[in-house]
Amino acid sequence: MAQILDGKAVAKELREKLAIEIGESGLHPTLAVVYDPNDGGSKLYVGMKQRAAAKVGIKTQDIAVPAGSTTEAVQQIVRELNLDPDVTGILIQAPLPAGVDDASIFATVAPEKDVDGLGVTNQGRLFANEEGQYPVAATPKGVMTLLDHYGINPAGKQAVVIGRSQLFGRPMAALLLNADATVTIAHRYTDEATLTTALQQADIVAVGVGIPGFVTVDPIKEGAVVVDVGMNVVNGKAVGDVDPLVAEKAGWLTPVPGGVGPMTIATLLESTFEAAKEQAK
Ligand SMILES: Nc1nc(=O)c2c([nH]1)NC[C@@H]1CN(c3ccc(C(=O)N[C@@H](CCC(=O)O)C(=O)O)cc3)C=[N+]21
Repeated sequence: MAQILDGKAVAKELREKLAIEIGESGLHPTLAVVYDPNDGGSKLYVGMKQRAAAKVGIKTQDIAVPAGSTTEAVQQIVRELNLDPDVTGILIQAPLPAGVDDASIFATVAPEKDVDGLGVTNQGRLFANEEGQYPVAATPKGVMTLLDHYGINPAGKQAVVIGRSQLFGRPMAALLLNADATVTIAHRYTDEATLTTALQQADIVAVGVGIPGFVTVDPIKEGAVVVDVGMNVVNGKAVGDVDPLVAEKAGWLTPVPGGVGPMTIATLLESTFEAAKEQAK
């Protein structure tokens, strides 16, 4: 039976540490959250992020993007936030309304305020494994913090990442590669036989495709570390992308809820504080 990678508990620890550090810093980190108020998921997650921010001493600004906005109009909003001295961090909650190109908006955020690391400058730094302090997307960064907490070192391991989004798959693969894993990236055009073969070898599996039960128990290697980034709602309940039977074969597993989700939020707060500290230098 798999041991639980308890994201809820590790996230709580991280938030408590942050609350103390932010209080002692004398800084006033302020996060502007740009989102689509008509997207049910975004409304829920943005509310969770704002409540968590308030508890650790991070102020938030709520910037709802109206339906029918153009990419150019949202870029203009972001440029103003880039120049606003009161704003130390900018989060672009994906997806923005139809007709707005998310990637163009990510790319408009000033690199020093890009707390989710989704702009090309910070993604490039990550891909180049540049040294020093720069923000990295909260979900994959939180996964690395969680693995580290349980003493799981990716070096020399075989890792399979399923998904190739800017939010998860690409930065997850880069982080695992930077941690010296051998990384395979699978996605919607990967044929099933190739994926099965890769999973049979994988010591670490990280999946975020938005399909309940996508990863089944069969191809999973005995004792593997399985990270479930899926966030689906089935019959009003949060479920991941991993079939619950995987728990019988995996060595470690992140639950949904209570795994990667809380780590994402705590990591966003961590990155927001880091950005404020860098700007105060
Ligand atoms: N720029 C950007 N960065 C993101 O990090 C980002 C985003 N856009 N767009 C949407 C996704 C989704 N996301 C979640 C974060 C926390 C939970 C979370 O904490 N979930 C709870 C369960 C919540 C429930 O009960 O529904 C849990 O897993 O325990 C879920 C989903 C961040 N995202």
